[in-house]
Amino acid sequence: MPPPAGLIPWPSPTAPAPRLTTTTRPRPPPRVRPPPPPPPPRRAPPPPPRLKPVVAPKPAASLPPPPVIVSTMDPASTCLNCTHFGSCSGCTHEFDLDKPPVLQEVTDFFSAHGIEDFTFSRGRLSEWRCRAKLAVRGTPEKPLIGLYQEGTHIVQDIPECRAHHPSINYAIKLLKQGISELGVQPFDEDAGTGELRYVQMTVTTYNTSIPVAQRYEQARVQVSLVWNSRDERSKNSEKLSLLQEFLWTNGGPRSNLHVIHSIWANFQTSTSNIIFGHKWRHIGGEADLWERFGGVDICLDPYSFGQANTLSFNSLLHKLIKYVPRGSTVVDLYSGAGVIGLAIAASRKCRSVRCVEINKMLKLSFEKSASRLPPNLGCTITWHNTDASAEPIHWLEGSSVAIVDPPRKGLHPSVINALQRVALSERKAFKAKSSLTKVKDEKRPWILRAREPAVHVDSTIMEESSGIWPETLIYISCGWDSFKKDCKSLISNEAWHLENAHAFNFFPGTDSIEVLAIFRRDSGIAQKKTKTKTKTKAKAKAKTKAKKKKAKPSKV
Ligand SMILES: C[S@@+](CC[C@H](N)C(=O)[O-])C[C@H]1O[C@@H](n2cnc3c(N)ncnc32)[C@H](O)[C@@H]1O
Repeated sequence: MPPPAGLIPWPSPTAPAPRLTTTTRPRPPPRVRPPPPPPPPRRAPPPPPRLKPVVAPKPAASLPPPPVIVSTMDPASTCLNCTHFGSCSGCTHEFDLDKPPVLQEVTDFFSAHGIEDFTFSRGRLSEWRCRAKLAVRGTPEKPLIGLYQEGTHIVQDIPECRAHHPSINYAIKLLKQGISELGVQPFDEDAGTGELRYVQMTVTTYNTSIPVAQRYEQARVQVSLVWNSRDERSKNSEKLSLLQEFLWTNGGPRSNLHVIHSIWANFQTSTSNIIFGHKWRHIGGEADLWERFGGVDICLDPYSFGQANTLSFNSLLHKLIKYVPRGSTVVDLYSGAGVIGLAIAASRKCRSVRCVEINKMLKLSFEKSASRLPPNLGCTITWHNTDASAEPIHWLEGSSVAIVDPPRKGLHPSVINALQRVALSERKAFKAKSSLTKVKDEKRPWILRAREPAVHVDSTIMEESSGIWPETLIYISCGWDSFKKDCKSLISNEAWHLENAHAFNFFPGTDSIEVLAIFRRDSGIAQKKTKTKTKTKAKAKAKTKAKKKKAKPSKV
């Protein structure tokens, strides 16, 4: 999923390797904050400040108290109709949001490749963004919360953004009010000073107490405040505590409008343009954020990769599952917290699913989601924390279906190479070579460990997997240019055949598109069958020829 345009400093979902090698694991703090420390004895050093407000602020009098957030958007309109267009870098076009400019090229591309069933899902055109990372700048009196203006580090304030879910816009309003009332200092990039650097807003529509039809409209927001300090013991953390209290008082369950699902703090002091630091603390509301994807309950921590357009992602998942043959053994490369793998496992179509993901912080999310899978699925599901590009052949072996959902830059050359070679006749030789991979040359111990699953669910005994190689390749792409390149490599030498393709309007207002492409290769059996068929056909032809010859006496 691409980051919001203009926000260059967002770390890519592919967290850089050095950050992953740290030994710090996210330890969600207790859901209930500890009681305040007992008063210190006389002359004892003062205790470090805690994330506990000294005085709980009163509900803000000036906030309008709407019982529900009412959308002003016309769902049939294909126009952006946004006052920020032109200054905000989030959207690149204003009209025909149902047809991103790149769509024509995508359609032509698949048509040229003989795809007859190509479809495009336009999805919801406004209020679709359920995850936003926004910079906080300006002054306490006039905070600016939004995206950078194109090519600059000037933050464009975007109240009432047309792409944001309305609950995000409401939470931003609340946050601004808190900043002003409490005198929170927005971050100053040049000086490295200030308190609040960024905010991440993640929507959850998971609310089983209301009818399904109302869940999207009445969604709540997990607010992650990126605080400019080392941790909760730093001297400005009292302000953070007050801001948390403000948000909870005015947006929590006892407020007029319960929009805030939870509040997290992330501590970041780096001068680099990486948004998040390593330390995360849950400081209010529910610790776990759940969402339903592909009919499965998925737990997403604030540091998990998360899809921005949850409605369109669900449409893609439903389509994807249809392409997984019954009885498959699946490998889900670039799996994130395992959303796709878990949804496929729950479809009862597979015997096994292996998820492979480089970001070790996502393990906890996977574990929590896996714990909610229905019992007796007859499927073994494992999650492996490793670099998919390091030994791709190991992951392809034993899988009849390979799913790849790489970051925007596309597949690693080693993954393409392995997929090509698996599909060609040299795979036997390749297999022999791969099993001889020199373990002792590997400098990254976590790569080796990953062969053993980090998480293993279900007790189904895995069948002997050797000799099974992917015959179906499901490619999910958020980068059109890299997809075209990868597609060309995969179908060269007829290693793979492109059979189906669908596109989804994941980012209306931008020129990005999400693609679901299905490639197949002829299995050995299929190849044999084809060969036998050809032989039989040739024999039949020869027979007919001979008969004709007999029937038609040749001229003397
Ligand atoms: C586009 S996201 C897809 C995540 C997941 N399929 C989902 O929908 O939630 C790409 C994922 O690939 C992971 N990733 C990036 N490079 C990787 C690598 N070399 N090996 C394994 N995973 C990688 C990222 O951390 C990220 O979670």
